[in-house]
Amino acid sequence: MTALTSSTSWQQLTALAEQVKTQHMRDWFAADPKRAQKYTVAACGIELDYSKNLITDEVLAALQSLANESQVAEKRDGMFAGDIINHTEKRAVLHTALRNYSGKPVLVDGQDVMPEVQACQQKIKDFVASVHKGERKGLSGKPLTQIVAIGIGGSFLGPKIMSETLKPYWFKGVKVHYVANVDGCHIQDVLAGLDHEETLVVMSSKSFTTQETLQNTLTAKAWFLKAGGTQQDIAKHFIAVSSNIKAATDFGMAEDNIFPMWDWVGGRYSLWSAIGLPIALTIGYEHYEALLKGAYAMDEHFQTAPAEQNLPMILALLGVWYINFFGAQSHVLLPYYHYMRGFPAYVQQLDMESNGKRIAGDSTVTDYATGPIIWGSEGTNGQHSFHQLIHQGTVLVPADFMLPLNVPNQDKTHHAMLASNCFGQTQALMQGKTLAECKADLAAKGLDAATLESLATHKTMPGNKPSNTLLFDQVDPATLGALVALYEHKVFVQGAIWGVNSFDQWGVELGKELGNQVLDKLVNTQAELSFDSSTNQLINKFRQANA
Ligand SMILES: O=P(O)(O)OC[C@H]1O[C@](O)(CO)[C@@H](O)[C@@H]1O
Repeated sequence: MTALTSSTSWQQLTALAEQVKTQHMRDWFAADPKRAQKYTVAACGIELDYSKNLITDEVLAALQSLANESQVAEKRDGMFAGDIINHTEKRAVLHTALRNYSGKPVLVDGQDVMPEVQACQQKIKDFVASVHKGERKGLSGKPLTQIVAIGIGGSFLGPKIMSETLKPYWFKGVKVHYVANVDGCHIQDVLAGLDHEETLVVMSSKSFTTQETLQNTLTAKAWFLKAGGTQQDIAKHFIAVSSNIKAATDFGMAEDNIFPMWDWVGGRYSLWSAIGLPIALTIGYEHYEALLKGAYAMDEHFQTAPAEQNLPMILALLGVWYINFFGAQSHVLLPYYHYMRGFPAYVQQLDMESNGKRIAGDSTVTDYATGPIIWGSEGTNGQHSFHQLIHQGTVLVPADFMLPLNVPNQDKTHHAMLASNCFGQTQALMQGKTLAECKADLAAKGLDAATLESLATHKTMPGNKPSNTLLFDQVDPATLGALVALYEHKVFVQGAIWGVNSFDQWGVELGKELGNQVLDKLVNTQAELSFDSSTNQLINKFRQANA
């Protein structure tokens, strides 16, 4: 047993889980008409109803003491203070400094980083204004209205998904096209419809070493030159965002065209840095700043709200409860808002690249589960696809439902239907439908006894399935900023309890290294193969098909 699993609160939670597994939320709601009110908290434009969870006051108290025993508050304060908490990369974790509106300094190695952060924000603001006003011109004097944003992972998901989500706030004069995959189809499709004279390429790569982004930018450069641009014109049409300034200049980026970021910003936490430039170009700097300020409000809430009122803490502890005491292996995100359809994919990287770890801080292998599989899609689409399993399957899938109460210019009928489905799904998951209720239903339909008997069993819904509902007045930039920061801090709290380093990602390296070795053999088709028989066979198949 490790320190965590032998801790008092862990033992208590293990016992409580056995008790709770014999109970049903239906009965708890019937017994306490104020249950919803009791388990609803709000902050930063987000209201969290977590009453449809397998929790009691005793369970919540034990979860909070688990957080205390794991020193979550101390670790949180250490992060905000710039402690080197990413110990395997010897880095501070300060994405919060990028949205620090407190006026207070943030020290890294004794240096206040805020002046640099603010200088970069000013550079972004000026740049966005110059493009939106048509002052930034291309080689032939045309304004730059088509933006190709090249990046992958955290240098793509944040910009793309936040921009999609804030569609009602789009600036009309520019269109941003995102390219991530090294599959040439992606960049070919994007470039095919563009005029190089009015196209700006934004290359985003924290490390400036990522194969896909380098290759896609080389392809964009070749397209630009083939279309008639010259080497001298490159500086008008290509800019970069990176923490690796040397590599960016070596690649041919003009120094002025490089927007810096810093190693204390993790890729999957970087949309608040210049990696967010495509967002600012899409919605304007003012709205982009509102996104940052929304996240700042959540940072303040996370640092100051008591545990029982603290949204990130509550979401995190509920997740630990199901993962470590109910064996849940995944968590589904269900935004009931078409523009938020990419949100599950955003949180997939945030959560799974952060807590998909098996080694605790003391370099021991954990004897408990850690990060869940994050998945999901927009509601109501999921209802006609995978909700069957969530309702009647054999695996427990805790769910987060999200809904804006108001959507500008939205048809009232459509919106009422959307909301009714969202609320109806959480109700069905909670209350289920008993065998007796199914039989009564079927009897009312006049079915014969034998059919009724068998069909009723298949129609029985166990219920007692946990869900959170997050309501927003509307999904404006500030609320979205707060929501993303909420999930960032949820991930932080869970990582702090599991004792894993949520800020490195060593597991992504081996596949890249081996991929490069394979690439060498695909390119040098005569080279001898010495991999395993399967990899050799696959390479030979590819060689033959491309001979
Ligand atoms: O911004 P970069 O350095 O190109 O990295 C892109 C992404 O690749 C990863 O390193 C994973 O391979 C992510 O952590 C990161 O967001």
